[in-house]
Amino acid sequence: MTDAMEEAYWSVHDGAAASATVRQVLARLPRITALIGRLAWQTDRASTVTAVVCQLASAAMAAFGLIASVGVLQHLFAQGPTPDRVRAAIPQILLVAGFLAVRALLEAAVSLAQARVTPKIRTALECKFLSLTAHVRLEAVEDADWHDEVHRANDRGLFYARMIVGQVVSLASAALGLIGTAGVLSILHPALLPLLLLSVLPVGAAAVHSARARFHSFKRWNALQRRVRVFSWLLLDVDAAAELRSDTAQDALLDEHRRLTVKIAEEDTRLGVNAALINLAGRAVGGVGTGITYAALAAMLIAGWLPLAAGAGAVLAIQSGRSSLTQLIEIAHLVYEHAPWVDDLLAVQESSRRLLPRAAGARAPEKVREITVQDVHFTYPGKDTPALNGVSFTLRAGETVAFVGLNGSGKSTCAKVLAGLYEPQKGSVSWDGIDVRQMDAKSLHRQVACVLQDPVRFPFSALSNITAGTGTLTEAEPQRALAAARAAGADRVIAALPAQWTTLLSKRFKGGQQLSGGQWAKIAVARGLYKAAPLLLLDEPTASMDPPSEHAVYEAVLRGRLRTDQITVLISHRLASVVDCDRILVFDSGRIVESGSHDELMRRGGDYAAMFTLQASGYRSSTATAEEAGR
Ligand SMILES: Nc1ncnc2c1ncn2[C@@H]1O[C@H](COP(=O)(O)OP(=O)(O)OP(=O)(O)O)[C@@H](O)[C@H]1O
Repeated sequence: MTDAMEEAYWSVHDGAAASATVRQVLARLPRITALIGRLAWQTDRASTVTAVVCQLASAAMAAFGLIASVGVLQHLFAQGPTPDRVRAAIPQILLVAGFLAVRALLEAAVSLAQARVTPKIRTALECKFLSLTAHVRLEAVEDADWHDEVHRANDRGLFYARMIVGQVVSLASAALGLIGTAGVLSILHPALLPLLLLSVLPVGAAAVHSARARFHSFKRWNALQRRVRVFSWLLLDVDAAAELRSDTAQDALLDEHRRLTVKIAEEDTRLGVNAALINLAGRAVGGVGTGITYAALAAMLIAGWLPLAAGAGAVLAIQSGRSSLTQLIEIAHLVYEHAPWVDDLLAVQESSRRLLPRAAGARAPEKVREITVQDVHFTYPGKDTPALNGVSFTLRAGETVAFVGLNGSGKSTCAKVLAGLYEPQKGSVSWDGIDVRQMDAKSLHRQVACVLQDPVRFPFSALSNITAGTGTLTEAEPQRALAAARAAGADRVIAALPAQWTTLLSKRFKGGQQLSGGQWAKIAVARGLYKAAPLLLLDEPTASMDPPSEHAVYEAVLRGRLRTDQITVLISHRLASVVDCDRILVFDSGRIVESGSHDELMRRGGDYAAMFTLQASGYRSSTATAEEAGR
């Protein structure tokens, strides 16, 4: 195992702030601030206005407080007995206290507004992101790059989007604090402004250095952290539990987990020591800067350019300016580091919009007489050989048609083209003469029920698992659900569950139940039947069922239809189950090489007959062997 193993897509933006110049960091800030401002405005205007107004007012209070402090100092440094000077300063002291109190209230108001707007921004971003990505076309979802981008945006983009809101608020607060300080100094004496620069620049340089070092380490630390999580997830995962125990692999995983956590701890320590050293260096350089500043200030006082109270006020202002600048640099780096992830999120949203299926056009008919597939070609992205290479056939209402053929011959792809999940690159699929490319994609999907090879196991109730195909988890037609479950053999599965239809089908939640593969298949077939769509596609629905259940499902699908005008397409490798289909299409290398009823194809003596005879001979020879053994 190598620690250099980094997930390519996962860490693309990590450490961006480690190599960024100050200029690059500064250049990014206005855009991201505007973006967060826009999002905040869209989600909660009142809170956004409150945050902005209170923040400006708070910065003004800080500046007024500084000026009032100079007033206090003027009284304290005046001629006369100390009690008189203190008494004279009391109104100014109260003023300072008043400004500080109002500032504290305003800061609390900013925090409250931020607390209201941040979750809203996150919720809005997350909902928008999921509603766009959940609808993009299937080809996009199957594209590996797209998959990486979406997961990165989901995990990191959304996470950093939430953090960046608070960071932008703190950034604004630090920037306003610095502006306020500069304003106060220029009121005291314009020559104090360069002094502020002299004092804060070394501190700023140290902060830039320290932030860079931290982000440099972050990339490595983060990669290790993610690997640690993979190990802890494997050690705790219920699906891996049986295999881990039978392989006695836990200790090996624990060793690797321990090794990585020790490395992370070392990295943490190294980072802490490094930060402390950089800080020390920064303070040393800053100390020199401060020394020069104070010397210059002293010279101004001696020369009589500045009254003593204003000089003392300048010291206070310079200190406040230094702390604002350090905060500004720290947060600017954080924002710079996190902004690319937020950009990523928004870019994925934008590209998702372009990948949505058609949302306009004719509605797919609720009853279809004929589906015509005409010379359809389809090649998967990145593949040289076509999965479908000129496929033509017609399906008529009430027919049951089987797709058979070797692995990879194009059966499932053809089913997905029929379902409107893929668009043919050449040729056409039309429903009663209307090309599906002219149809609203959603309306087409509503008229097709698919039971695919590996059906989804929804962690919902048994009933919701059956109604999910109609786009609802909360509404059901009980009689229809019962009929579908009966036809698929799922009724007995459900009857045996502790809370029958309302039993949660997931062991991950309290009270949840685990079904076997075959039982899940029955639920999936029931889901397909419940939809009662004019086109039903069954892609090896019974592969994991026991022989009686398989027989029962085929009986139901072929004879006990819930809709007599339904077109049923059945993909199966068990040829005994397709014997009764009205027509059998034999696929080979993306083409249909034979077509006809079972009897016609057997008489023809082609590929189908050869496959059927081979399977049948397997059963016969085992029967013969069993009989011989019995004799
Ligand atoms: N999502 C995909 N991306 C890229 N290529 C794919 C994808 N799905 C299938 N293919 C390829 O397309 C070809 C046809 O596959 P398809 O799944 O349609 O065959 P099939 O006849 O259903 O096979 P099986 O009997 O094994 O289910 C195969 O070469 C397969 O590797």
